[in-house]
Amino acid sequence: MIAFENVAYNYGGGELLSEVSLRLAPGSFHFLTGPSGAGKTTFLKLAYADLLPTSGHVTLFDREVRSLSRDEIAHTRRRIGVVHQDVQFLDHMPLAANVQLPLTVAGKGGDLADLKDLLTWVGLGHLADAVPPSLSGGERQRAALARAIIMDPDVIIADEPTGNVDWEMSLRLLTLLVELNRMGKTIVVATHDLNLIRQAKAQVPARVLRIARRRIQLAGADL
Ligand SMILES: Nc1ncnc2c1ncn2[C@@H]1O[C@H](COP(=O)(O)OP(=O)(O)OP(=O)(O)O)[C@@H](O)[C@H]1O
Repeated sequence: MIAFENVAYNYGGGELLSEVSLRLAPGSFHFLTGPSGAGKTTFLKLAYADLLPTSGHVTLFDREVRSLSRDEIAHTRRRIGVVHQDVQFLDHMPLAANVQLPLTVAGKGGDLADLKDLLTWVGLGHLADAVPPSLSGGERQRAALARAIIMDPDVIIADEPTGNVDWEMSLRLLTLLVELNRMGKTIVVATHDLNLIRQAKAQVPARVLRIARRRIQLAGADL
């Protein structure tokens, strides 16, 4: 589904990631961990074609990213829902409209009942009319997840989704991600939180990718 073959990346300074080769199979659940600044966000951006590798090959849904036209990249991105580290909303628009935005941008109306169901599923059914500045950190993260999945993507990529929320809310977000994985979605979550990873591993066969010294490797079962 997502494959890296000997991928390297640098922003113009030294090489940040080197010799990254891995495959994320359909339906898999991966965590990505590593020290701050190690390149987790950069890896995720490569995985959703926001960045192109400096060398090597990234393949998304059996297509080499570099061979895709701009339209094809846009089409491919719709198959990947992203929860960004710094969640941004349009503050003047109600939550429901914000969550629906990817559909609106894609020129699709969307079913109001589906939107309501989605908001209820993430526990925000009662806040459909609220504006983003009035939401708590955990509510914003769940809204971001709802927006990431509204296009029914095959892959969900979340960058530190539990970074600013308490443990109870982290578990709630994890439960949603686990449920999505059980529905067949491929999940990739960058996190510093080893407790969250341990908790997930008790529920799904999640695997852990660890960035160290510019390389990304599958960690053993020692968490
Ligand atoms: N657009 C950019 N231009 C230049 N350098 C960048 C850019 N984006 C990130 N970097 C640098 O690349 C390195 C890796 O950044 P990245 O955000 O991928 O790390 P991270 O592991 O996600 O960090 P954190 O856990 O703190 O979010 C950092 O040193 C960062 O300053």
